[in-house]
Amino acid sequence: MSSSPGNSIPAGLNPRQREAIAYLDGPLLVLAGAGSGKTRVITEKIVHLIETCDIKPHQVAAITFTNKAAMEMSERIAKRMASASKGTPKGLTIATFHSLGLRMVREEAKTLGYKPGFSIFDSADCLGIINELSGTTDKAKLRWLQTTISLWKNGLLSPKEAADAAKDEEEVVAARVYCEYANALHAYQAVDFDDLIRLPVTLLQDNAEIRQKWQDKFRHILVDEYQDTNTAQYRLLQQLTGVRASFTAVGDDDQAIYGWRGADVENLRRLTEDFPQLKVIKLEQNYRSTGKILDAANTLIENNPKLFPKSLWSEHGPGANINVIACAEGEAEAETVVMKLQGHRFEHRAKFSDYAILYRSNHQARVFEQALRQQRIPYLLSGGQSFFDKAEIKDLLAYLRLLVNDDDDPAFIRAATTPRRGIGTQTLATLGRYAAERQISLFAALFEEGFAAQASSRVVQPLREFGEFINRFQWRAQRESAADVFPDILAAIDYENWLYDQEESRAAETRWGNVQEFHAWITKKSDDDGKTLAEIVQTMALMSLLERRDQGDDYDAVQLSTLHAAKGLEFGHVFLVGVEENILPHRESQEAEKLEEERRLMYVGITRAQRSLHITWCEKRRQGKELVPCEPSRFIQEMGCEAATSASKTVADKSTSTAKLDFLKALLQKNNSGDATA
Ligand SMILES: Nc1ncnc2c1ncn2[C@@H]1O[C@H](COP(=O)(O)OP(=O)(O)OP(=O)(O)O)[C@@H](O)[C@H]1O
Ligand SMILES: [Mg+2]
Repeated sequence: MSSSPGNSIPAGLNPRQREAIAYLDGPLLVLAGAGSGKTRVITEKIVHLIETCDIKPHQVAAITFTNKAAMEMSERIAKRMASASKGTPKGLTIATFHSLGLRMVREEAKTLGYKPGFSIFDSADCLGIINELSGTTDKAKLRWLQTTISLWKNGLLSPKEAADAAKDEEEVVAARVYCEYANALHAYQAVDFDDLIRLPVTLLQDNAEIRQKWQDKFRHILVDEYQDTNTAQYRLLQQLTGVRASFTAVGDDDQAIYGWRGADVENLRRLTEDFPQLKVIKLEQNYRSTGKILDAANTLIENNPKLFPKSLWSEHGPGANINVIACAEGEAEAETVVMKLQGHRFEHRAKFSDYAILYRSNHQARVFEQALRQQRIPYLLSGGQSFFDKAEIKDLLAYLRLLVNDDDDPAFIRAATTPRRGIGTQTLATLGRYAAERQISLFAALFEEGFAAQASSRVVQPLREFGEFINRFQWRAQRESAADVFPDILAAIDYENWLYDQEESRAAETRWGNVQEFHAWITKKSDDDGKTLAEIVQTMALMSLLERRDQGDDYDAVQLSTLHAAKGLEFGHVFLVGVEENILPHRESQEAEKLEEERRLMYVGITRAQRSLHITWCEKRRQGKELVPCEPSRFIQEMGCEAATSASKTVADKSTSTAKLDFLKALLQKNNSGDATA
């Protein structure tokens, strides 16, 4: 295909970006630093392919890192299309590796030996199984087993290969658990998140006909954040593009931050080896940040060994100084940040949504939430607990899972015991033993005469009642829409009253509110989008993987986020908090390679900022009852800044900061009517 520049490429893009968009002669890698317009290239290229190159939307697939990024991309494309009123082109695939994998597993379920209603187990379900198989209750050991198995799966090692490669006794045991775990999943007619990539890869590898089918499907595949793909994802891309190798991958080796989950920057280098015809385009202009922010980011990342040298420049002028603030301790830090944020917002007449507070780990959010709430500042939390991970949602999801797949034992256990219906641990253990002997699911076991003969009627009776309850709703679910069946399940199990019995009324109210929101979501999926219950349940399982609740982007609120979840995003003003040794870099990441990943994480944080950057650290932090002294992160110095240490000048004294805050609050309230979120 010719690479003549089409008229759908906007004039504002630079020559390198235009070249990347127009290039269709083979595999392409756009390798460039933060904010250089890589994601923009992907969006524009999709528009270009469809509008100028006469490629049909269903022949194009874009792969993003999160569902949120996929939704954003989809919106941007809709706006950019000449026929903007029609929305995102029908048939266009914008997915994460996992959602694309799910689609493939669904379409090929039969060949893979799964029924259409197969379950997707979340991390907690899987941990439960590993617990059972390994007999370990030690939490750290369990987590290690789960991570090890996951890394093997992402590295495409079969249980046998894992056993052969095991380096010590511990790994031999882990490989045995891996083998039994894989068998258990299949018996439950379930897959885990890693299977969503691994199964399609092995299927395409082993089955030429199916491979051909999928290779014919997509004429061009685009991958954002390529640096964070793991081996299985890379293989999937390779399998899908085949010999035609028509793909565009964009990435930045300096932003590889998922090594701990099996991502491998080496995949960037491997690309140049596996595809000798690979064209590489580098982008060097940064459109996001002002000069001082960019310089600090560049200076910092100089401390890492280079895979591919890059240099970034910006036309935005130097901009504001980076502000490093030392705080007395954690609460003072939160108050200082909130106070600075209020003042800054007032001075610059900015919106709350122009601000982000970014931190290394989820638990750091709590004090900031508290300080923001105290000042009545609206905020959105991302990278925290997913909506779909909430107990009430998981309770109800268990019922739905059981309706579509009654081999799903974890769902059976949850639904059978929530709300309580006279099925206790003893009863489940009796049923479990019988099911294990007969090698059948718990659900199938409870109906067997053999089981009734073995167990007392006190055990059998409530189980049978529950089984019949599920049967009744299964029958309905096959005939009616999920939106109609769901409220009847709620009523039948009297879930609302049960919630109010469990919790004090405010908490119960919140949880019941979530249930109603869940109901609305199911209604939309089933009635508007025409999805079957099985499809809804599978989508839901995937939502809890990386995704947070989709919180209406036009809401004017400060964004609280982990650094990992902020990848790819940009904010006018950024507060990077807790920038201390043992936090960033993380306590457990002191060895060279991990330290480099921490440095990249810091680089990701700095480069989220467009116009201003505040960095805070604490001289002391509370650990239990004690205040323990802390050191500023080495990264502050590495980025060419000074970690102001003179306590008297820069430490935000709690009493004065609170006083200032109250003063500012009064001022803001006075101005609020006229200010109206500026
Ligand atoms: N040629 C251009 N002219 C003006 N603005 C641009 C241009 N290209 C990209 N931008 C803008 O610059 C910002 C950064 O672009 P984008 O998010 O695509 O960068 P990126 O390389 O994907 O960054 P990251 O590495 O953080 O993911 C966006 O606001 C984008 O709209
Ligand atoms: Mg990007």
